[in-house]
Amino acid sequence: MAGLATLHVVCLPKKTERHHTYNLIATEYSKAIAKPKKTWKRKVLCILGVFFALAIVALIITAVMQNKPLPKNIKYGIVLDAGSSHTSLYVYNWPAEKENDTGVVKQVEECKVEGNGISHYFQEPVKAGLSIDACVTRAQQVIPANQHKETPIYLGATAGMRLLRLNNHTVADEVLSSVENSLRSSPFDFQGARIITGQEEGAYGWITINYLLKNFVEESSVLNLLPSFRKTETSGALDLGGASTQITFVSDEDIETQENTLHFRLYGKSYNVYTHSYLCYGKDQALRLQLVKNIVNTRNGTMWDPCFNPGYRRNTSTSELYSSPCVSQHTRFTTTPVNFEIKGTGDYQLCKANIQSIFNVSYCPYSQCSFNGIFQPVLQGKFGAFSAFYFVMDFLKVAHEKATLEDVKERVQSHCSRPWDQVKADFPKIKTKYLSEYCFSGVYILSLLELGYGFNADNWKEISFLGKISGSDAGWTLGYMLNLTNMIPAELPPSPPLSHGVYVGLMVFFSVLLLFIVLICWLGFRKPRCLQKGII
Ligand SMILES: Nc1ncnc2c1ncn2[C@@H]1O[C@H](COP(=O)(O)OP(=O)(O)O)[C@@H](O)[C@H]1O
Ligand SMILES: [Ca+2]
Repeated sequence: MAGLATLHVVCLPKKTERHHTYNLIATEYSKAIAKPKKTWKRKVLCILGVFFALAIVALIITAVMQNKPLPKNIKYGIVLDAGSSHTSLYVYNWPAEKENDTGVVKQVEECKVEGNGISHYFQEPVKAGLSIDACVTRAQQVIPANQHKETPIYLGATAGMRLLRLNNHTVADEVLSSVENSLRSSPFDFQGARIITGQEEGAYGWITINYLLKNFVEESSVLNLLPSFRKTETSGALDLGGASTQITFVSDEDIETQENTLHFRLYGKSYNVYTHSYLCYGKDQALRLQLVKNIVNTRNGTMWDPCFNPGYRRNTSTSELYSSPCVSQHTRFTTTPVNFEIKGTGDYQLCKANIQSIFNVSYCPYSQCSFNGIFQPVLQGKFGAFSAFYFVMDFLKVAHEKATLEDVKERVQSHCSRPWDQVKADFPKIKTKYLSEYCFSGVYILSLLELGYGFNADNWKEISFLGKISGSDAGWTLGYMLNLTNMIPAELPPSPPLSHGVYVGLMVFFSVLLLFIVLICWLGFRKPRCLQKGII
């Protein structure tokens, strides 16, 4: 009791009637009386602390409320790839505020136009425009209606139209006008329909794959500090179409021909790029060249062809074969149109010999060439092979990394020797046109890469066969749109401000830290207002 009473007295150092504690009380009382400022200071400190804590809480609330992420503003863009064999419409989208970042544009739709490529409508150009209408309507369903007006739509035509223009400039213009009219009457922002050059086709394909592979900007990660993890290298691009094929890669060597040279400055880095587009060396035109070479093997209306599976038959004619500017320069076997039947023999070696005869590797006016007297520097770095390179290798099940050049050759050879009936029975869903040509295409791809470009058993492993990269098709269309919408800056944009999540996280972390420090300080400064029991 005495203890309690004493404690009470000490806590409230007023008068006391208890004489036996007087001395002690007097001491404490005098202490309190002697330093009244300290109590006052402590109170002020307490009040300041509370205000400080309240201010921090207010700061956090303000930060969270004020720094809400912007409502996601999605932009759209459309590109039509008017290839020699077919037209595809691609819809891309990206967050508006991030359009200069790398790898943010994504393909959200591919619509394959029914029927052939637009160059096939040379006899009825109006139908070329009509053919693409269904896919334009599909794009209207994919893109929100309120964005139609501001969505750019582009059409780029490739080698099929280049060949048609060579054959008949006027008709090529009529076909282009027809697709242009169709696109102009759509609700989208029409930005042009044109035949792109082979150089552009190569360049945009290279931009697409390196953009999708995020090769242009080094990712800031701890791993980048280790040399083996640095992602500074770009990948070369190999595109195989029906009427042309492109090879594009960064070269440290002197590029001896101006028409094969491209200089890019992208995201603050300069690139010296070699590119070449071989018109007539797409796989459909190359097949014609092979057939023309093989025409000598025609007897009694039958052409025995080693590049088709045994048992395969197809009717064709010399007029059909010679209708392309790719073959008209070759000496015609006969001037009168002759119908004949192609019959497959599935002979890999003979097929290879026929195909190799369409590559002229004996003439080169430069220090080094690929084929047909075209300059090509030494192959450098990794390569991404897409379009028909991928379709064919994927069908033959050798598109994966582990397949060696030898594996691919064996696979192609064994496929070529298979009877057509068996092949058809095994793949009933694949279009007959594609299925019947996988033997030829396999041998052609091997010849183009090995004899044409100079790949060998060693650097074969540098080639990756690419269909899609992160959901977007490998091809020239994405690079084309990125370029025309100025989405690839020449210089690296200033490092982006912190994202909302990171910003809020940091705010909360530092506020809690501050509160903690204040609390520690306060506890440190604070003197116990009461004496401990033990003192008495
Ligand atoms: N699934 C497939 N299997 C095999 N070949 C295909 C497949 N899909 C498309 N192709 C071929 O890919 C090529 C695409 O060429 P395309 O882009 O139309 O021509 P280009 O680029 O020369 O203008 C054509 O030869 C076409 O036959
Ligand atoms: Ca193409």
